[in-house]
Amino acid sequence: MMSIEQLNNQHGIAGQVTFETGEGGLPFIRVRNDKATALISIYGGQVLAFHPKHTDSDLLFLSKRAYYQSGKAIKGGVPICWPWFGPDPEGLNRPAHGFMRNRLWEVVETASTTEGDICVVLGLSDTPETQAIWPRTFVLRLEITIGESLNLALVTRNPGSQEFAITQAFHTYFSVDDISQVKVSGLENTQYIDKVNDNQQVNQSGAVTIHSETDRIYLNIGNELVIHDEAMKRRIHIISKGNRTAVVWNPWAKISAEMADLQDDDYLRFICVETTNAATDFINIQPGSEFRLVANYRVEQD
Ligand SMILES: O=P(O)(O)OC[C@H]1O[C@@H](O)[C@H](O)[C@@H](O)[C@@H]1O
Repeated sequence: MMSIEQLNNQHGIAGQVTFETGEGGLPFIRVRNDKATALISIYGGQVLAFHPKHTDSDLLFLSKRAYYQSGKAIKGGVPICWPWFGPDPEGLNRPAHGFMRNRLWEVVETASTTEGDICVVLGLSDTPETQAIWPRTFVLRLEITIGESLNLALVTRNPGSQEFAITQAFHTYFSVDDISQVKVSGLENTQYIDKVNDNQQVNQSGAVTIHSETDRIYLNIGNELVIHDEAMKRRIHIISKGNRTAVVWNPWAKISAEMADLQDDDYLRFICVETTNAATDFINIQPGSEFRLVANYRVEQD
């Protein structure tokens, strides 16, 4: 691992991209440009904050009680679930949501684009340690573009000789002012697997609203979802590519109180609307090929 000084020398961009020691001593990347500010943790490959200048507040929820500790996931921002979403698919007691959320990534490159955006690329490939957890050869790349919108591309490449399958997610925690006033549109008339109701398959009628614990995998979805936040007077447009599923999750009061890295009433302040390849939407990656999962988040502020 390079020191903060080495990272700044190699990848810093004057006035726009700065490496710093963040919470818990973890290496963070601070991005500022004419359009937005952002904070990225190299640990977890996780965007923690994104604030477009034309809006009143941050796009992302980041828990005040989040752990910044080796081995633990940071609660909030955009956790990367990879190479599986949800519980261990092989029942081997490996952590939920894979092993990329609690691992130090590498900085591949930083650049300013011709449009004046900043692009930060983080990556990881297999090591003997990852091979022991998940015996596959891979190269993973996360391209984070900070402009008026936040654009994320998670690119999985298979440089090996055996096909492998993954599920994955941008497990994004969006900040909301009051969950009871939030609506998610774009999922009308789709079917979802209801994880809080015996995995029953249910038809979504109308926009999604949240009034109790909610944990759903929406199937065969379109490519644009909108989070309408009345209280914050903003709409978040999520445009995605590469996924046929999306997850909507809010833990509600009991689980929020039980989670040590959330405040009791934090469930009021976020909604996870996740761009996923989950359930039947798993992705086979052939030797020598790659797969891109893309999510773009744009905020419309009144
Ligand atoms: O690991 P975290 O960030 O606490 O998130 C856990 C939740 O993540 C969601 O993606 C799942 O759908 C839920 O089932 C799960 O409880």
